[in-house]
Amino acid sequence: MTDALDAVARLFVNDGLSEDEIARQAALYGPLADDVRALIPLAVQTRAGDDDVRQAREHLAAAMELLGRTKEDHPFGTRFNDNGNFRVWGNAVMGLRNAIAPLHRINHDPDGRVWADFHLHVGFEGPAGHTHGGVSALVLDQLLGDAARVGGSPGMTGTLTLRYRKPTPLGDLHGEAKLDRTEGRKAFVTGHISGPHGICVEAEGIFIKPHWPVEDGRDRNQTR
Ligand SMILES: CCCCCCCCCCCCCCCC(=O)SCCNC(=O)CCNC(=O)[C@H](O)C(C)(C)COP(=O)(O)OP(=O)(O)OC[C@H]1O[C@@H](n2cnc3c(N)ncnc32)[C@H](O)[C@@H]1OP(=O)(O)O
Repeated sequence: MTDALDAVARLFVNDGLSEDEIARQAALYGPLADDVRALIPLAVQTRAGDDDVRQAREHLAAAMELLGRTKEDHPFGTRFNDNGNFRVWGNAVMGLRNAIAPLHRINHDPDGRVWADFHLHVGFEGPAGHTHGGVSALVLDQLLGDAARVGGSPGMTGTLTLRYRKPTPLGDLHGEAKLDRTEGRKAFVTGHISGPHGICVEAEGIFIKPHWPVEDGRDRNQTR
């Protein structure tokens, strides 16, 4: 576990940014990720012809050249400041700077339930017109992990068990999770994703607090 410990410690950084600077960066880079996100379904669905696609690719190449002029050479990791403002802007499910992240916000109820309403575009397709099963797992992993965290037992996913009850449509969906119980370092969490016709995927997870100590003090109603 030493390599993992080293990597986590290296990417768990108090960068000392002021709230104003965090807000400035969020306003700058969040919309960039939104634009890239909007490109994904367009790449799937456009019916543009040869010339338009060639021109669009030239514009994209120019944008990539601009953005690539200065960049970091490591993942975003977890960054925070002295106020305990934690940022996971590279996170695959809810990272503010991550164009594939489908969740904008996870809400926390006083009873420990965590939930999110979200939209899956055509770039998340698995079976025709429906959500890829791995994408459902992605979202549920985050929701169940967050329920363990807000329940006071943050941990890494040890086991995630899914039951796909019926096909999950693309489009507007709801997900939620709740910590059921803990046993030592293990948190047992359940949750589901539902669509317009009810529950599509049920999940049970065991989240295990690693031996290595990583404090996670994110705000209870954290946005991306
Ligand atoms: C403070 C920490 C913060 C951490 C962060 C916070 C994140 C804030 C939330 C954000 C939400 C993120 C949600 C996405 C979360 C991912 O995506 S995490 C990425 C996917 N998961 C991984 O990569 C985990 C890889 N595996 C590991 O690192 C290690 O195997 C684990 C899971 C930490 C366990 O290692 P360990 O602590 O050495 O476990 P060990 O001492 O052998 O066993 C402890 C107990 O757990 C049981 N156990 C061990 N492995 C498993 C398993 N896979 N399944 C079931 N039970 C198991 C053992 O049987 C034992 O039970 P008891 O004998 O005590 O009853």
